[in-house]
Amino acid sequence: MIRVGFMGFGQTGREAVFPFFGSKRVDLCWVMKHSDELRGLYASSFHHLDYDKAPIFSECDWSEEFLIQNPVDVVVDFSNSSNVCKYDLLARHGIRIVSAVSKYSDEEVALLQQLSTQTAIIWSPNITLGINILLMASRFIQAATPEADIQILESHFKDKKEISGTAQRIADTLGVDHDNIHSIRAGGILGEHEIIFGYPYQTIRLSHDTISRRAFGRGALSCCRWIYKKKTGLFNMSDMLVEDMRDWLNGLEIA
Ligand SMILES: NC(=O)C1=CN([C@@H]2O[C@H](COP(=O)(O)OP(=O)(O)OC[C@H]3O[C@@H](n4cnc5c(N)ncnc54)[C@H](OP(=O)(O)O)[C@@H]3O)[C@@H](O)[C@H]2O)C=CC1
Ligand SMILES: O=C(O)C1=N[C@H](C(=O)O)C[C@H](O)C1
Repeated sequence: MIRVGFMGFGQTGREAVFPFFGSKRVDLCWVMKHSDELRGLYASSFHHLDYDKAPIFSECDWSEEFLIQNPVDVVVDFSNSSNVCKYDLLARHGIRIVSAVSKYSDEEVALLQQLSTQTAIIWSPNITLGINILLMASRFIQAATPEADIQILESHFKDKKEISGTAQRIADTLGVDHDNIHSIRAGGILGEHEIIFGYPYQTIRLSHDTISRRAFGRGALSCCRWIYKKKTGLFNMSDMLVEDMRDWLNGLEIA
């Protein structure tokens, strides 16, 4: 079993833990949040499960001693970018890291790169399998039609302050100016992204909707299983998908 610790138990983390409870290969050992309001409760109780699993800790419990007493192989992070300050300790213990934090500063990315010489890290601003497949498809369309005008739409809940990290990743991947990102903030939209490829007489649209925050947990679970097998390096989900696809192609029987 792969032992997992989980950081961040807000509106996303609470739903994203759910797929971990059903896993046969991953054992969710603990959850950590910033405040101590839920300290002593179990993450399982938020999903009405009839067993106690994954005790909730608060940041005041965090120390090297904590890691020794509550050992894990992988830590998943759905908190915020400032939590990167804990990664040094994780790296020193060889604990793999799955970061779902949507946006890091250049300095924080440099720190991830530096720590990835000691442990393996996968970072994805959108950890759904769907958006990462969309990203691969968009590269294919762009390569086939480099003349396309590309615009990116992102819609999220009204309290989301920053521009979606996913939209920025899409823009960077396709070499598109960030001015071509258009943001909508309304009600409780979980996360919708659309890439529009415009041509003189036609349009191609690629879109992805998150219909449950559990989708983020499904993606994070896949990342845990994949990153556990790596020793060092900084990866993204395209690396994971390309490798999986290569294995799949190698397994095909060629007539
Ligand atoms: N990659 C992806 O696919 C996705 C990424 N995200 C990202 O995940 C992050 C969380 O989003 P969301 O759930 O909406 O935000 P919330 O504000 O609802 O939750 C943040 C959580 O992180 C906890 N937290 C904050 N600081 C620390 C810390 N230093 N150590 C441990 N826990 C900490 C908070 O604790 P407390 O509750 O005690 O305040 C809270 O539980 C954001 O960066 C968001 O952009 C979100 C969705 C998908
Ligand atoms: O804050 C969120 O919730 C989300 N953030 C993402 C981002 O900024 O790209 C990913 C997802 O769409 C949800």
